[in-house]
Amino acid sequence: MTTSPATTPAVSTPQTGFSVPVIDLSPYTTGSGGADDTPADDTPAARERVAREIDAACSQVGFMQIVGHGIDDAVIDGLAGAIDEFFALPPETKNSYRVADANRGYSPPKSETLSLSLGVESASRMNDFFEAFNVGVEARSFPDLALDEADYGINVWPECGDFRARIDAYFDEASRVARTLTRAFADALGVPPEVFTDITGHSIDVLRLNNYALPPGPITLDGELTGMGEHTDFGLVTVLWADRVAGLQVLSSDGVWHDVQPVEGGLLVNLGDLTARLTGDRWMSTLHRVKPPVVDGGIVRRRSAAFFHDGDVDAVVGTLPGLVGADQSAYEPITVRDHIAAKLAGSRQGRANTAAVREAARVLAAAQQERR
Ligand SMILES: O=C(O)CCC(=O)C(=O)O
Ligand SMILES: [Fe+2]
Repeated sequence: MTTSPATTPAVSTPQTGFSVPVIDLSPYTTGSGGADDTPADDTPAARERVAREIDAACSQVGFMQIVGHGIDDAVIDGLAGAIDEFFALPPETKNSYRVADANRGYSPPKSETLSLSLGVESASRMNDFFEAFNVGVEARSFPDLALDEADYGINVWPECGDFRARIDAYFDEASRVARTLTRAFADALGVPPEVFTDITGHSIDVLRLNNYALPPGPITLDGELTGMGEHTDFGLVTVLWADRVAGLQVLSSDGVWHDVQPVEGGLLVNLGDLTARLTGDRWMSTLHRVKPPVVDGGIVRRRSAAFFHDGDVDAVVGTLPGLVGADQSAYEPITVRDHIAAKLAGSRQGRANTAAVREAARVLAAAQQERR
């Protein structure tokens, strides 16, 4: 999930004052109450205000903190409990839920086969030590459409407590929030809602449960540890629930990594590459990574759940005509299928001036910044 190297590192100028804006979505989540449980103000003026806040956050940061999303605490507690129960299973049980060639089931940490018994482990060998479990939308849910299961994947469900019921409940809510966000995105961009609804009727949405934990006992690391390497998300929008524990870092446009934690009761939301593509880079698909601070040779365990709203596999996504910049910087139209395949292959397609080149330059600039 890393980008290809760039030839010319961007010159970065550190700035203070980076922040991920907190946006109260309740004017769009009618009936679910405001951030503080007051009745939602869903007047056109309130929605307009939210749309403007979203436009600013998406143009300048690519990340937002969303409150007023309307997800019950019980659903979020269910998600957190399901994550705990699954990842506490013995490795052999978790490994029995691996699925070959599909973005489904258990994905073990890279360190899985490495022995830590010597007490000293190369940090580079410990990088990307997250373990994950993926569930998602299945082609069979759309019997009227001739969809290929291979483009979607078939879920596996561990037999642990009411894991499936709890994950399904959260999945439905995250899906609702993602679709509410794209409704607000349309307003923020001044385009009809169909721009998003037409490409998300059978969206290949995936929920990835992430667990960042090191084996118990003292471990001496000989370098820096990365839980999940820097990457941009592939799709339209990602709704991220995470523990309020340090680890997530977001790259600002001046090339500096910033620690970001969700606000109390909030969800983090970030844009993926397809939205950068749709908007001709008016909005940003921002680089992020997970780098937990190491204290006394250990880290604080951290959980997250990323809901990726990626669009219909056969949807064609190019830059919206009204959003082509003055430099005519439209991205080539591409199907969601081909875009995801290219991302998975570690490369990008499109014009020479692709986001990948710019993002890679920003990663290099940030690395230089860190060395200073
Ligand atoms: O764990 C996190 O906070 C980030 C996860 C993430 O970026 C991802 O799953 O794509
Ligand atoms: Fe991500």
